[in-house]
Amino acid sequence: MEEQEGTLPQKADFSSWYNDILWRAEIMDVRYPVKGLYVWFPFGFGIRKRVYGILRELLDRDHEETLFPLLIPEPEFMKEAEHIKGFENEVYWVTHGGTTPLDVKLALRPTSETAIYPMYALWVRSHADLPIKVYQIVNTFRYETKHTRPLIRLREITSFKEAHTVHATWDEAESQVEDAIARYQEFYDRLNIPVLISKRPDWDKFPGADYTIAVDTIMPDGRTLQIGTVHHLGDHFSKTFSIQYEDTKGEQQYCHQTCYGISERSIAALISMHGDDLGLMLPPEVAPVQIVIVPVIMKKREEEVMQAATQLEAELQNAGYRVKIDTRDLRPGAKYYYWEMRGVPLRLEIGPRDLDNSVVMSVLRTGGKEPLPRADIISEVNRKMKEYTNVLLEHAQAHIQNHLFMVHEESELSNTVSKGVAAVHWCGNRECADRIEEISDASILGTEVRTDLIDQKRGNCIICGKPDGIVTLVGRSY
Ligand SMILES: Nc1ncnc2c1ncn2[C@@H]1O[C@H](COS(=O)(=O)NC(=O)[C@@H](N)CS)[C@@H](O)[C@H]1O
Ligand SMILES: [Zn+2]
Repeated sequence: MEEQEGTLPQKADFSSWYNDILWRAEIMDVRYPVKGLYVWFPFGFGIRKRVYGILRELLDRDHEETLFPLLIPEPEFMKEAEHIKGFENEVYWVTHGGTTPLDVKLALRPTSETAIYPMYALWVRSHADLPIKVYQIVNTFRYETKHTRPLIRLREITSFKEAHTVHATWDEAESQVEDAIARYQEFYDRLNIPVLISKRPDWDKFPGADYTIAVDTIMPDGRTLQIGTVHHLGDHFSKTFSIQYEDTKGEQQYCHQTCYGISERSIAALISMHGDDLGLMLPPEVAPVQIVIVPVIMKKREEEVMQAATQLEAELQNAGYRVKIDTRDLRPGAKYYYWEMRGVPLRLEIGPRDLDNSVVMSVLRTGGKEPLPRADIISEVNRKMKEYTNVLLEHAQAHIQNHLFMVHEESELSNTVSKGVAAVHWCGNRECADRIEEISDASILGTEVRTDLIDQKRGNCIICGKPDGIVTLVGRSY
């Protein structure tokens, strides 16, 4: 792909930058001939593999991973539709097997409550069967009518991690919600993506949930992206799907449930938060290639240089790094451009004069070139990787701080949400909420915001002036 024409647009023109970097850094091929469906390039898939490896590591502490079927029979799906009115407008239907019409239409899962919960009704008999903490990472299908966009709004969500838990009481389900939020915070900390966690307003919660806690981040253009949600489902689904257990007194009790999901939006956030005008910047932990070695080939001494390069590669691989030697017949500058675009944190050049005592190291976008004593290479690389990761995190934290504004005057609202997220005081009345959304042409994102970036002290409602208004986030979202 290095012969691609033109250069990456400025990140300030975020929409063009985002579309361009997806193919220029070989993340996703958007040419698949179905709207809202995209193809993972192998390099992009390497990022996904590591990002979801972290997610599995965190969930596997106390969840079990499994797989439920993709196809959901209409009667089960319609139980949700009539009780909970969730996804009937977004669901795809399979109506034929070959040329034979199916006697029962099958839904492609938009999310898997109606596939999983009839099975949970069979799995749960007694108190002893609880809690269940199960997740799956699957593709799901949603007939999105809003603007589709790779990694952000797909019709086939290729990397849909959905956890579905079952508990004896509402309170136990609530503590599971808190557990899930902490796990999501830890996940995004590992990706160096700062998040704003808040409680969605009642009119925007997940269909069938008691409440929804959302994990948002702020994209480079100031709009928010919902990169995770945790839902307390109460006993709504257990009543619809008869998931009951016999309690210690021999009585049948309805279970209380939670579900929480993350999709490839996590990767959209990773790319968008850390990338810059020169290309991707990836936290080393999820970079498919962490170090590229560029041998500076001089005629006559090619042998020695290649030998030194392979020796260096082996040493770094033994230290646990993912290393590549770039032996392509390209000018060094073209090689640098190629790997910089792909967010490889660290480059080592090794040439004939460096053979015995030093290697020239370049750290992506932060330092110039510096010669490293060959003997210290591992400790120096370890140090540089940590420094580099901190630079990413500091930039990301500054970005959030610079795009989150306390707003006290109605007149400042629309200007603020055109560049970031406004934090206002809201009395909690729906009319004031409607007014806030009307004036700002943005949405109420949430209340009970878990952040120390803004003062949580109550104040007068920005619309009606009533005292004791709660801090509420307002913003435009993807
Ligand atoms: N069309 C889509 N494309 C990409 N990601 C999506 C799409 N729709 C939702 N998501 C992501 O998937 C997450 C979970 O979706 S959800 O509808 O909020 N929640 C559920 O489906 C629940 N069953 C929890 S798994 C969302 O927070 C959002 O980050
Ligand atoms: Zn008010």
